[in-house]
Amino acid sequence: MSKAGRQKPARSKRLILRVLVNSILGALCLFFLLGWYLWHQSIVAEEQRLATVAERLGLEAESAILDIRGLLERLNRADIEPCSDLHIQWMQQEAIARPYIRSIGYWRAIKRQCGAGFVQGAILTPPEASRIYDNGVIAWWPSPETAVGDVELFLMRFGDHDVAIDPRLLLDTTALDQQAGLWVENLLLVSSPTEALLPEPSTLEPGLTIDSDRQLIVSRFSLNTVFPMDVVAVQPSGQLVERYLPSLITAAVLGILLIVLWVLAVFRVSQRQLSFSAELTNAIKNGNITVAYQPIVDLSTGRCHGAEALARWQREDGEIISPDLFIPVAEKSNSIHKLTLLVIKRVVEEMGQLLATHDQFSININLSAQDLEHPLIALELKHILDSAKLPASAIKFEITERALVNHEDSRKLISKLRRRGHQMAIDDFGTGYSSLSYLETFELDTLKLDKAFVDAIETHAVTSSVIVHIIEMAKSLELDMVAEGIESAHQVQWLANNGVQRGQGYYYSKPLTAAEFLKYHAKQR
Ligand SMILES: Nc1nc2c(ncn2[C@@H]2O[C@H](COP(=O)(O)O[C@H]3[C@@H](O)[C@H](n4cnc5c(=O)[nH]c(N)nc54)O[C@@H]3COP(=O)(O)O)[C@@H](O)[C@H]2O)c(=O)[nH]1
Repeated sequence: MSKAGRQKPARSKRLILRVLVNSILGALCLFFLLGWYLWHQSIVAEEQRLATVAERLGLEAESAILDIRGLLERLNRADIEPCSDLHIQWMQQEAIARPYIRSIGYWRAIKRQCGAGFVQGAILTPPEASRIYDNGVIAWWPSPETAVGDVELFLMRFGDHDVAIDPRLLLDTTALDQQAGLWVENLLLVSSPTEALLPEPSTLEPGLTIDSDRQLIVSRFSLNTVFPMDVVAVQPSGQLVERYLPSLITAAVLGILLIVLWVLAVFRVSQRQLSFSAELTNAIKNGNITVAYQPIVDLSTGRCHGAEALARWQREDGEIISPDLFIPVAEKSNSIHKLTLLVIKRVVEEMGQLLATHDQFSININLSAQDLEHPLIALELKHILDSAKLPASAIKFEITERALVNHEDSRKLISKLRRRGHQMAIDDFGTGYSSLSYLETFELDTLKLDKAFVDAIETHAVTSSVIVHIIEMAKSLELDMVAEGIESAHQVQWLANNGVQRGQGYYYSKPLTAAEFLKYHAKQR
């Protein structure tokens, strides 16, 4: 094995290794980024959850207080004999209907006269009120003096009636895994659980606070309708880890699995691509590329004046690969120049006699952008034609708009080939970015109208009007025109009527093998 032959597998291995390392690094970055994003989203979700808890508890407590004040207003307005059976019965019903009301009482001046509920009669007469509000509400904070049994009640009087509230039932913390507390005027009314050590609302901003010292997330929700109330809900940060760790671990396992699959897929694809490219290079080296010929016909007479040579690659397993697939691979692997020379050699071998005996007949060969930059292509081409004793006019070259981007090299080679007698055609015109005025700066002979424009003839597509302009401009630049991809008599008619001289397409013939093409040409006589 040659030294170059030994180096190739090592180079392929290095390439695969590089692709693998890059894809692993890429996947890991993605993995950590995704992990960070999921973690961040979990924290946001948890904070949101806590804020919602504080808000819900606050609104529920407030709605109970508003309900109580409404009830007191109704009782005050009622035209009913105070402490009568009817009055007591009504208070009794209203008290039982609300779980947080222990008792409803009737006052005259500073003395509770009668009452109903779980605490009846005048038993509940606390001393001095804790607070008297401008809205007429008088409040007694829970204290041993408001206690009934072992429950210190919160009393609220409005007008002639009062209500004794069990503060524990103002905060519905069932099914909550957070700690929470309800404050009235910065006085803790109730907390859940009872022994919870909650931060004072006055030490907190409304909304969320992260207490990193104590590893807590704290949410404060404040209201001030009947009197100032605050709900504080607290959650240890550790709970967050507990709650999300299982799903984060599942995500991590899935992520690692996906990374492994991704790396395997990259490995397989790069291996296949490398072997595809190596196989193509081998096929070119061993001459396993054939050429198909698509007739180029005079549109007014229907006579064949030439053909476009189109490369074909049949793999060892018999699969035929489209040039659309292997030309870009040949360009990438720097073997396009060898492919082009192989096509030129095949054309000379297969069509040499026809070309030598028909001076009006020529074959078009495609040049890629890299060919135009290759220093030896012109020399090697001359050598092949000279050996076959063929004139340069026998071979025309087709170059795409994209190949003209590196204009200095292209211009030089185009000029050199034309001086020798080769004609130059611009292929796929209209699919790239160049304007006809840009083309004017190159020495060209023929413009090939792309199939897309031919397809659009007399349709309402925008391209159908573009073809008219392209034809007009080609005429003004005195370029011959060859239309590509003609598939109907109607297109032939339209193109001929608009001054296009030649064309190719399935209407006339699909690309043919050399033998088929020679037969096709012979029939023309
Ligand atoms: N640099 C090189 N490029 C080459 C070479 N050989 C081919 N090519 C380029 O590959 C592209 C695809 O070519 P191909 O699959 O051979 O297709 C050609 C025709 O078969 C097809 N065609 C022609 N007439 C019709 C038609 O009526 N209908 C239809 N659906 N398809 C049709 O068009 C292709 C020819 O296109 P063009 O070259 O633009 O005239 C193609 O871009 C080739 O240029 C090579 O050796 N070197």
